Amino acid sequence: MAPAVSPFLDPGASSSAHSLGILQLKRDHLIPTVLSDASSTEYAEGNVVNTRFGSFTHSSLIGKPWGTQILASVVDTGSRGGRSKKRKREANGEGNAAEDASRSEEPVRSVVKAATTASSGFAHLVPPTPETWTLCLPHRTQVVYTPDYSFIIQKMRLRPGDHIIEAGAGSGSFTHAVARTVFNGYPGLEQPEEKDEQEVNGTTSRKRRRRQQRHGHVYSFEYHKPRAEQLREELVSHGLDPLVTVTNRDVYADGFCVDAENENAPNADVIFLDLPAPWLALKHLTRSPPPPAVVKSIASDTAEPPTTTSAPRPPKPFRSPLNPKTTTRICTFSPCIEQVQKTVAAMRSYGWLDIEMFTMEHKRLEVRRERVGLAEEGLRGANPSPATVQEAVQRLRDVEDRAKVFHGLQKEKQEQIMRRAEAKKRGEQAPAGEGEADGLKKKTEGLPPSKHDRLERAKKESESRALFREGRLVCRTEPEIKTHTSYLVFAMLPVEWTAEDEEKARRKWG
Ligand SMILES: C[S@@+](CC[C@H](N)C(=O)[O-])C[C@H]1O[C@@H](n2cnc3c(N)ncnc32)[C@H](O)[C@@H]1O
Repeated sequence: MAPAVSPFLDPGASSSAHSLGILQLKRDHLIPTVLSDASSTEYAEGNVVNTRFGSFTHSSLIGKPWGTQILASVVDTGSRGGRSKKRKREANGEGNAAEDASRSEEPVRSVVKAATTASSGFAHLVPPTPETWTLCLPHRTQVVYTPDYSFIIQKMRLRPGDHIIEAGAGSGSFTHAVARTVFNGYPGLEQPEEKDEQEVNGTTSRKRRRRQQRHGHVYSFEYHKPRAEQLREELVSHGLDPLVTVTNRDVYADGFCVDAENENAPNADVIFLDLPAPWLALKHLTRSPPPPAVVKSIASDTAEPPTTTSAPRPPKPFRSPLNPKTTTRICTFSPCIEQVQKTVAAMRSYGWLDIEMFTMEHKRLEVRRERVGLAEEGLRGANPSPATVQEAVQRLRDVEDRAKVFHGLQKEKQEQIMRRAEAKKRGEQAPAGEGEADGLKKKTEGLPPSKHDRLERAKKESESRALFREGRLVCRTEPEIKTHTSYLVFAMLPVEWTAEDEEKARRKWG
């Protein structure tokens, strides 16, 4: 059942049972999990997320403010191994009656055992957002990453209340991001906010007026049936299904109206095409039926066969999926420049204007404090090499001074051993030497501290230092980032200038 408000839109202050939470192990390593306080047949401690940084029981994750550092728990994962082997045998048809009987006798745990905190291992519990979801979603295809979709959404001026067409939906990374952007209330539950809007279509009145805004909606199209079904399931479990209509459709052949009769048009303000041949879909994104000769010439330019295997269908009556009252903004996402050339040529033929292309060369800037110097020895996140020539020379002198004393002591010790051996040979009593510990203490007095002493001192001193604001502020670019680099083509299709508009203008301007 869908939650009242999707955690992607309003995660609240803390995590709750039956809702999605994301366990962040490292910056780019996140694990999504639907939290459940129910008992589990696998572990006495209830449901558990096992990671390379330890096991985390769901009970330790529920009811925690987002961002909390969660310590790993001690969980007996031994019994799980036995069970999974048993399941494997069962799956292979190797189970037997005795095993089945013993399984049925296994106690059903009704009480969840309290887990104890492990001695090491932690993770952070973060709320589900399109950004965190993009980093941990089950990959069914290449996905659009955050640096790309943040630019696309901004450039297409996507706003709450807009209707957007997206094809193909793939793994749903872009879908989640745009569902959040267009959200202005759930259809049927609440009215969208009214907004002030200038009447631009009317030629006489230029007054501002209050207009009832419609609910924002995402129309997602995906050719691959299992992908479309999986996305539908994900959207239901994330509470986003009222905002997104997923249609399993070959958009090259069948276009973008959402029901079979071509009746229900999305009335889209914005289009995003992440398809292998976006130019083949453009014929369906016009305001009036395109001339057949133009459609034919664009299709005949396609050297590679489109992804579709659908048999040709009889033509349906034309119905535009675009909002007739607003300028339509489009973005196509293509990995290579040849696809861009074909897309731009087709856009020109169908009347798209303001066509421009961008290439994404995103790099994340890493800003941090760099602490360098011998005083940092043994401390985390610092460079303990000498910061100046003086520090380096002083350290060399200290090492030499200590080495001299050490070698002197070694020599003395050897001489003492030889003296004792000679005295023994002569049958005399061995000469009484200075106590070894006393000798060492006397000789190392006034010497520079040993490594052990230095580390101890640095650790103690660090307690009274404000390390977070010490050191030089440095800014570096990351050498690599996980983004699907692409060419983005943007364009606009103005509203149609009708005979009625012409007449109005003629009347007004003569
Ligand atoms: C690169 S993936 C899209 C990834 C998606 N934008 C995301 O962020 O997760 C391209 C998708 O387009 C779909 N596709 C290809 N040809 C199509 C067509 N003719 N109609 C609809 N979808 C199509 C593919 O099945 C594939 O899932």
